[in-house]
Amino acid sequence: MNEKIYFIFIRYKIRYSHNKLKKYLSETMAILGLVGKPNVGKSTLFNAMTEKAVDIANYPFTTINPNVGISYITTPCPCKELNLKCNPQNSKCIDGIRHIPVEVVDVAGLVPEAHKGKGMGNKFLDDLRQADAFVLVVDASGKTDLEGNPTENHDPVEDVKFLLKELDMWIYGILSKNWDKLARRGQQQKNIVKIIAEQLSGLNISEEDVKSAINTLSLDENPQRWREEDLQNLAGTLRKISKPMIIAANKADHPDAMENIKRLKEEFKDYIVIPTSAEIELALRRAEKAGLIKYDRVKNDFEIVSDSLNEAQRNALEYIREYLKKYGSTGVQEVLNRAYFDLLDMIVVYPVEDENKYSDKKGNVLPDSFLVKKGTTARDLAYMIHTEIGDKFIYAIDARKKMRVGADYQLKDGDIIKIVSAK
Ligand SMILES: Nc1nc2c(ncn2[C@@H]2O[C@H](COP(=O)(O)OP(=O)(O)OP(=O)(O)O)[C@@H](O)[C@H]2O)c(=O)[nH]1
Repeated sequence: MNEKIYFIFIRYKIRYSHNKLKKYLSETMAILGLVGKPNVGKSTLFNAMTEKAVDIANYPFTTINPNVGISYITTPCPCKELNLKCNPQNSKCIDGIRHIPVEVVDVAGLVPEAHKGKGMGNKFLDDLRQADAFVLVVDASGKTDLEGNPTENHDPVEDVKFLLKELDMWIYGILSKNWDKLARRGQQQKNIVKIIAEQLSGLNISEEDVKSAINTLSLDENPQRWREEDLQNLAGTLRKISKPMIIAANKADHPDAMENIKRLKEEFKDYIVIPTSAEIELALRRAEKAGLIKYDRVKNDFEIVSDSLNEAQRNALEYIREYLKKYGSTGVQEVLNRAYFDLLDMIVVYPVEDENKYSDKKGNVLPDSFLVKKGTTARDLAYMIHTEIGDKFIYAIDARKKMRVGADYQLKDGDIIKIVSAK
């Protein structure tokens, strides 16, 4: 192939697979947002998750523009249990572990009073509005104050409290804008739920969320009688319902972190708190990329595979090994997995066209893995594959059991499904 044609071909292939991935991402994707005050390690965590280079430096607001990146959640691939050699198209399988792409957004640091426009305030809030779940990144070493400047003995519990308050104030700000008018209209139309959902539509907050929040708070039937305090409570409840959160207690490798992590877990019992060392995860991934180690993500250990390590590198790797022994893992993959599987209640299913070979038409075994909400039905899956397949759905086949299932069958994690539709 001459050089020019070869490059066009490569560009086409990249664009083709990029478009395919984009279609899948836009259809099924829930977006994870990394939030936190400056200097807690969001960019490092983002890099560790996405292996993409963005500025990493020790001063506030390194991250000027939000970064959107692709990361991967992991789950055992059915190829192992079925003793098959899979050929994934929309994901990767490494040593029997399926890596499924997800979208992660890293945003500029959040400082107190951001909702009033301080720091990168409004831009931050705007950037984050599309996130379906949040990772609250805090500095568990206690070495950064609320503004992100170096300090000693700062309590990260305060950071979580301020982050939650900022998010609540952000929703409250939008909710209370023109409230008198909204309340009057809601009362006239006898449908305040719809009016509020419309007001908050840019935040990905649905009518169902609003209804559930109003019920939880048992608010007066007439919204014109709601007080400011009611609106504040409503904002907080809506945040809890619509924006699930996980806490990443980062810089867990620091000697002072252990105590702070314990306190975070005690204080925020309703939240998942995961100790993370973004820096160690990043170091491991980079060492692996450079061919120095093989990183075993199942055992959370690594093997040195290069003879050319100098003493400093060996010492650094020994330090990392000690850390992994103490904490079990760097926590980074756990944050991703738990955010999608536990917080967002998602499962992984594998659509196939041949239920006997577990393949698509071209013979690719277990070609696609779809990350979907628990409760997704066989017909919903058909629509995710193609509108026409959904419209002409007849039945589905559970490929493992070779058993027919109906349109309303609720998919289970790990299901391999063939959709049968009218020609
Ligand atoms: N010890 C330790 N240091 C870390 C870790 N993660 C990040 N850091 C360091 O913390 C500092 C700030 O990291 P960044 O990733 O730039 O922080 P950020 O939260 O993105 O900061 P802004 O862009 O200002 O919002 C850098 O010096 C990092 O090397 C970690 O897990 N452990």
